Parts: sequence; C-alpha cells; structure tokens
Amino acid sequence: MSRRRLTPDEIAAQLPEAWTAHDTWLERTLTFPTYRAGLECAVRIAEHAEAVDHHPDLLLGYRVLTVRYTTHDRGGVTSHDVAGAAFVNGLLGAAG
Ligand SMILES: C[C@H](O)[C@H](O)[C@H]1CNC2=NC(N)=NC(=O)C2=N1
Repeated sequence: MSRRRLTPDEIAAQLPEAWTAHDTWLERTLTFPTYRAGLECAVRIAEHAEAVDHHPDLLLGYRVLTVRYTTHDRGGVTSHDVAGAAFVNGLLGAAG
C-alpha cells in the first residue's frame, strides 16, 4: 500500500461504512454492553496494529471506544488508515 496522503475525494470514495473523515484522520466511535467488552475490542485492534505496524489512537471510555486512524509519518490519511478502518468494521460488522 502507498503511504502517500489521500485526497479528500479519494477518502470520501474509500471511507468504510460508519466512519467519519476529519482534517487529517478517520474516526469511529463504538459502543459496547460493558466496559470490559470495549477493552477487549481495543486489545484486538491493538494486536492487529502491531501485526501491520500501523497504530490507531484509541480512547476507551465507559462502554465506548473511539478509534482514530491517521498516518503520523505523513500528517494525514493514507491507504493504511482506510485499511485499518476496514479491519475494525470487519472485526465488529459495519453495524457496530
Ligand atoms: C517505524 C514504524 O514503522 C513507524 O513509526 C510506524 C508505526 N506505526 C504507525 N502508525 C500510524 N498510525 N502512523 C504512522 O505513521 C506509523 N508509523
């Protein structure tokens, strides 16, 4: 995958379901029945991040997990971020 920054039109065209695009990042907020379920999901995302060497910012709250993908080395959104967002959707299903 290329690590060049995507244009806004490319991001819009590739944005996975239930994600929102911001200036330099993609974001989705997930809800869970318990705090622990959110933590366990965060761990699974983190394990994937380590495997692909592309790490989201994770904010874990009470029964909520906010996931933000951006490519820090490029100061914006690349295909790695789109792939990470798609992975999270696959992990949970787009319905979240
Ligand atoms: C050396 C290592 O490959 C880089 O620092 C990786 C690590 N994980 C990363 N994660 C994210 N989100 N952005 C990066 O630019 C990035 N760079």
